[in-house]
Amino acid sequence: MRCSCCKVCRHYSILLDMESYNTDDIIYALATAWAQSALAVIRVSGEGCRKALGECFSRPKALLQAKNATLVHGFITDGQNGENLDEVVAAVYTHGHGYTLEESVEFTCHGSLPGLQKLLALFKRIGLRPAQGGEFTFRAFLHGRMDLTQAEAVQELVAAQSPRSQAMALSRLEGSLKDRISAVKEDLLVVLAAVEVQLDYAEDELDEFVFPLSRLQEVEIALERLASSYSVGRLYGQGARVVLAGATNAGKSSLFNLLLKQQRSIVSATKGTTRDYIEADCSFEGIPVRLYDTAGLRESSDTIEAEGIKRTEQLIDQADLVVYLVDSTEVQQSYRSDDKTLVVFNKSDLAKAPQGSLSVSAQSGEGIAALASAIAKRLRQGLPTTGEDQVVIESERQKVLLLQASEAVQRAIALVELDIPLDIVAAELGEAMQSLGELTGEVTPADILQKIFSGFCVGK
Ligand SMILES: Nc1nc2c(c(=O)[nH]1)N(C=O)[C@@H](CNc1ccc(C(=O)N[C@@H](CCC(=O)O)C(=O)O)cc1)CN2
Ligand SMILES: Nc1nc2c(ncn2[C@@H]2O[C@H](COP(=O)(O)OP(=O)(O)OP(=O)(O)O)[C@@H](O)[C@H]2O)c(=O)[nH]1
Ligand SMILES: [Mg+2]
Repeated sequence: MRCSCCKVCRHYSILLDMESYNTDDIIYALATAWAQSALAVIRVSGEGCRKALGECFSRPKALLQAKNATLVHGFITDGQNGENLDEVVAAVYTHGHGYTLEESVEFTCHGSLPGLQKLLALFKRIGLRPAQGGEFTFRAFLHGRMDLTQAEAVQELVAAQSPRSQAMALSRLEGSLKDRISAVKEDLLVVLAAVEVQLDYAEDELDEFVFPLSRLQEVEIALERLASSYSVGRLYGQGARVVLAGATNAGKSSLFNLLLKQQRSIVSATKGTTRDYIEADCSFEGIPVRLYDTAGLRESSDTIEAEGIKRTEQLIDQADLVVYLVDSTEVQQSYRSDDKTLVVFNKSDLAKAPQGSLSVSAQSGEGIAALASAIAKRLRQGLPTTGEDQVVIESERQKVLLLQASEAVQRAIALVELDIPLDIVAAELGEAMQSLGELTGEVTPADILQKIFSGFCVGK
């Protein structure tokens, strides 16, 4: 199965089998891409790994005696015939340190594919186990280096498709989301504790109880705000599909090439030039976009062209935004207009566009900057505004759990307002805590952990 972490990753993720996920094993994996490069890193982690590696390292003693976070230069040797396989630098981490918090060694090797193949085969031969997808990060999580939101951020960081999404993932890796959830949990616990006291003691033993409703309302707002940040995280993380559509000869292919700054699509004065759609990646104001040039829309008796038009229509259905191009020199009676369509008049060098409309020239480039920002604006429309300091989530799993927690809190608030007995309120608050615990990984079922980590690259 192809690794789902990012488009360029050449690793294959192996579905993680929790039972074979023995944390006593010494695991190894290539941490860098499977491609020729100047250097490559092979990670090895697990207690006793230095002793095991001593078998195939030219300076076993230096490796074993190295202090934490130090480098040892040497050769990886085939123990059987003493042949040097590569000259490397070993970075040593002792127990309780490094990424996994286990004893571990990272070899910086030469990035030769045959060389790497030899080293990986050797590590297997000396009894180390190839790591499964996400297994290093899983160990980091198990040993408490990070919670589940941070572990997910590792993968989101590596897979980020835009600078903004990379920055947001890094912030989550640094614990911004974890801290936000902790604060919410703290508030919930305070309310729960007050409720429990009421439940544990008879009414006559206590002063009159005033339910801390406003605290609960704040919690609810915080949870909902975090959940709604998902739309922003998804836009900058996964990007949007923008389809250029319109009648034949409107200038779609010309605009496509102009936006990509590349002569990708064939442009000609012949109507019906583009048949197969063409896609390419670009970005508008930091939003990653997959842009599609499509077959022009018209009645056609040509079966090949008609098939192209059918595909255009399918793309329009799947699009986040349709840029509908109109030729300003042609009086067109009707054109698409709905809430995911941006109508743009082309060929402004030849004819005037209607007052107040978006007008460009795909030939001279006039109006292109304005068009780019109009596209970005439309893609951001309806999304919550997120300031620099706001935590933004990118995982649908997290969104679902945040909404579950927020709904449980809403129900609790409604129950309090109806004066329903407190034990029922407490049950709802407990449910909210449960959802948040699943979010941070404290009470996440093994099958869900498996699903999360197995989406990672081998080597992460
Ligand atoms: N060589 C290398 N670079 C890497 C990683 C790695 O595993 N290895 N990382 C993996 O994804 C990221 C960094 N994550 C890491 C987190 C903590 C520690 C570490 O050794 N921490 C020290 C404490 C450091 C301090 O006090 O500031 C320790 O635990 O002793 C290492 C890497 C990116 N770069
Ligand atoms: N003067 C002028 N000509 C343009 C402009 N944009 C495109 N054209 C011309 O219009 C013709 C059609 O352009 P294309 O980009 O191929 O149009 P299209 O919408 O992709 O057409 P189909 O693929 O047939 O649907 C070509 O001759 C272009 O050079 C413009 O802004 N100004
Ligand atoms: Mg075309």
